Amino acid sequence: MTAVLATGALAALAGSVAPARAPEETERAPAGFVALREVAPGIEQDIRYAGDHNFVGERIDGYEEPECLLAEESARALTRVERDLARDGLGLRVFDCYRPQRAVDHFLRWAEDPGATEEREEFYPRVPKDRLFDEGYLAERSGHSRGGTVDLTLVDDEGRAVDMGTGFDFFDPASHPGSPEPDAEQRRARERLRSAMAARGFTPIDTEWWHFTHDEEPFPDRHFDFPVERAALRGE
Ligand SMILES: C[C@@H](N)C(=O)N[C@H](C)C(=O)O
Ligand SMILES: [Zn+2]
Repeated sequence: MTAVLATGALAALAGSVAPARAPEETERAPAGFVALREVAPGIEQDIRYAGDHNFVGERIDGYEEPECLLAEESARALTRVERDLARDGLGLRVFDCYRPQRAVDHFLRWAEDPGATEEREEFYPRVPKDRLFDEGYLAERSGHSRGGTVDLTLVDDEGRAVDMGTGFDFFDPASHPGSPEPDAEQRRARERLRSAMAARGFTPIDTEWWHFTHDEEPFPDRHFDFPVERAALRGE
């Protein structure tokens, strides 16, 4: 567990900045958070941690509803990405948006349990689960808890996921955006997603092709813990 807990520096490299303040233990979102569905109803949502199709294999703490909640500025920036891609007949599907600290804590508890490996084959066949934090696939203080980070992929004009070479949350070197393992078409698809996101101010990380943080996120020094549910969006 020491290995899991002593990950501040690597987590920072992975895109999660050490918090200036402790996570805020409120049940309500601050003013300025929105449901993406209200801002961009055309963006598909498959919120994996609200169900059991994820690397833990069960619903994650804090995901009371399968909703993408984001800081409003970040949600609006995502609508610009959506608009740009639509010109090429492409769309977006989000897998995770705002993530409460209690969900991150659930990931930490799972990582500490060597017996819980039911989802290994689908999600982390080559990387031991006690290395997932150290290697930058998970973070103790995640950018997702600030409301300006999103996990997503491209869909085609019939709503089919574009082949990126690996699936969402496949924790493996093959999911590094620059990995040579995917074929040329898959690498082009990753680059299409990366360039579309970068054009509207979203920065990727080195370990996961699906993970991007909004450069202009409005809460860069805060980490929240309110649950993922529409009722939380009633302001501070
Ligand atoms: C767990 C995965 N979807 C992810 O978002 N990983 C990064 C490193 C994070 O937890 O912030
Ligand atoms: Zn992510």
